[in-house]
Amino acid sequence: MDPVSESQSAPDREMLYPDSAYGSSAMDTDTDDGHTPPTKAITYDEELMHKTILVGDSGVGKTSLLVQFDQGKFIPGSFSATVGIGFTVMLLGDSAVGKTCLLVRFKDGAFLAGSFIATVGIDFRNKVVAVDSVKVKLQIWDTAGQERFRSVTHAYYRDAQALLLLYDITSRSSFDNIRAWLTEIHEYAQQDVVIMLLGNKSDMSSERVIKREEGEKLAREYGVPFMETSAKTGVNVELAFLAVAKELKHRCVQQPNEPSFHIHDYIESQKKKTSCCGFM
Ligand SMILES: Nc1nc2c(ncn2[C@@H]2O[C@H](COP(=O)(O)OP(=O)(O)OP(=O)(O)O)[C@@H](O)[C@H]2O)c(=O)[nH]1
Repeated sequence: MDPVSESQSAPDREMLYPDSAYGSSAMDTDTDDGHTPPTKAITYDEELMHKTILVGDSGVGKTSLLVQFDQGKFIPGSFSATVGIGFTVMLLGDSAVGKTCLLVRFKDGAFLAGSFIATVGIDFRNKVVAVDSVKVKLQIWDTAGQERFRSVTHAYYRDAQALLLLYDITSRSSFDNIRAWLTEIHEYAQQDVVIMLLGNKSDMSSERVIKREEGEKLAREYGVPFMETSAKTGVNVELAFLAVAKELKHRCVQQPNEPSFHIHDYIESQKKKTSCCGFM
C-alpha cells in the first residue's frame, strides 16, 4: 500500500460555534491556532451542522485552500490530483475503546499515549490508499462514544459506506454493548453498509477480559468480519482499513475477468501471511 495523506477541518468546530455562517469564522475561534476565543457565551447546538463544498477546475487550489484553512500552512509544489473514487468509513464503539487512536495510527503511524481526551461530536480525516493500483480516498469519521453525543452521530450513519465497530478487549461492558451498537447500525445505517468488528488494545494481554474466541463468535453470529487490533503497536490496523477499502472498491469498480472479492477470505489470508512471517 502506498498511502498519500490528506487532512480536513473538523466539523465539530462548526457545531461548537453555531453562529459562524462560514468556515473562516469558525477558524477564528480556534484557540489551538493561537486565536482569541470568542467573548460571547458558547452555546452547544447538537443538531446544527453544515457542509461547505469546494468546487472548481483541477489545479485551481481547492485542496491548498482547505489545508491553509485547516492547518494554517501552504504546501508548495505538492500538487497531486484528488482522486475520483472515495468512500466514507465511520468508527463506532463505546468511549475510550480507542477509535481516535486507531485513526491516528492509520493516518499518521503514531500512537496517542497519555491522557485520554474524549472526542466531541465527530471529527474526520482523509487518507488515500492504493487498492490494486487504483487510488481510493477514505474519509474516516471518528465519532464520540459518549452517550450524550449519540443524536449527533446518528445523523452521519446513513452517509457511511463502511463501519468499523470497536470494543476494548480489557473492557467487558464495551464488548457487551456491541449488540446495542449493531441494533443502532441496523436502524440508522444503509442496508448494505460494510461492517467490521474490531477488538482493540490487543497489546494489553495481561488485562484482557474478552477472549479472542468470544469476539470471533459474536462476529460469526452477525456475519461480519473480525480481527483484533492494537492502535499502540499497529497490529492489524492497516489491514482493517485496507480490507474495507478493497471491499468497497470491488463493489464500485469490477474489472472484467477480475475475480470477485470476499472480505472474510482476504482477512484470513492476510492474517495467515502476517503470522507466518512474524510481521507486525
Ligand atoms: N494499550 C493501548 N491503549 C490504547 C489503545 N488504543 C487506545 N488506547 C488508549 O485508550 C484511551 C482511549 O483512546 P481513544 O482513542 O481516545 O478512545 P475513543 O474510543 O476515541 O474515545 P471517545 O472519543 O470518547 O469515543 C487512551 O488513553 C489511549 O491511549 C491500544 O491499542 N492499546
